[in-house]
Amino acid sequence: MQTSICFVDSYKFHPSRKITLILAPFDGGQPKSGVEEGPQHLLDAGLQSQLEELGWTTSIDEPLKDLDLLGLKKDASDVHGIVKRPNMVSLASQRIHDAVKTAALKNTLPLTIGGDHSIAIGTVSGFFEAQPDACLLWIDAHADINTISTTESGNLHGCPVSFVMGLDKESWPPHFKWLRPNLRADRIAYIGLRDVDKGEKKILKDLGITAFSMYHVDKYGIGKVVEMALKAINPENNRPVHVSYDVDAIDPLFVQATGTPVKDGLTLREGLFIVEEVAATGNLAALDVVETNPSLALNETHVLDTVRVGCAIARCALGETLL
Ligand SMILES: NC(=[NH2+])NCCC[C@H](N)C(=O)O
Ligand SMILES: [Mn+2]
Ligand SMILES: [Mn+2]
Repeated sequence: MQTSICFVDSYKFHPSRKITLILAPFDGGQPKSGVEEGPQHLLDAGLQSQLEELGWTTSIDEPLKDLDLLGLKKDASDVHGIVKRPNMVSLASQRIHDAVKTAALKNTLPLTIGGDHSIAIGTVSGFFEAQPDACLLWIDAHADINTISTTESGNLHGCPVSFVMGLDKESWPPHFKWLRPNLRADRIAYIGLRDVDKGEKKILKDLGITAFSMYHVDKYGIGKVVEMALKAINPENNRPVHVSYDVDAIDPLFVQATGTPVKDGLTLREGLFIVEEVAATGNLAALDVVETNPSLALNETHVLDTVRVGCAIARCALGETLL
């Protein structure tokens, strides 16, 4: 059978097709090293030229370049109660915040490559400062909405959503004074959830946040789920959409090299379909691809598989659609 590539030709918020590729080689939000190598692996796999082939002009920003991440990681005093590395996470996310905001204000689409998901404290707050009307689609096995009071692990990659929403602000480590929460509960929807902590479930319920777990994907099918998710956060189809994509949303069968894999996830096609569908609305305006950790793979094939999935998520979001 003949296959051809068709291009989604209208990105409403980015008609001139410019991307700022923001590299966030950061591992301070969780305990497993290696996730900071994610961005380099995606670049080595040809991400930048793949995006250019889709008609995007790309430039690279490295906002963490001047940070002594290794030094910060060694600082044993960087704790706040049970919370690990608040200083390191705050410093990095503030720089990422600035980079994403600047990229968006220059009318380029910020594509941030992680790194662990704590960097979304910066990507979401930065993007929403530039685009206050935006909405957020969080693709993940986890809700990442633990607060300083509910987190059991103390890992900040499990907390970014609570920070950008300003939950439990009274308990924040002082380092986050710079952060102005700007995400409302009716502007976020989740897809792919299957490992949500007890405290997180209560928050989702109390705030009435739109959340589709794997149960809903099985029940309604991925097409209907994406439709319902977008309808909830973008009813008039006129808001810029930020997609924050944790690769562990996809089943470990396809994505092995990630820090907190959870079985029974999205198939690869379901995972790619989500971003294809957002691309088709023309509203995609910011994207994060996070939590690829090449050093957790059992073999080289697993590394390549995971890195390829990361690149495919970006390509599908940015207009590659297989017919
Ligand atoms: N971005 C992630 N992979 N997050 C995993 C979070 C796991 C757990 N809920 C925690 O708070 O520690
Ligand atoms: Mn996750
Ligand atoms: Mn996550």
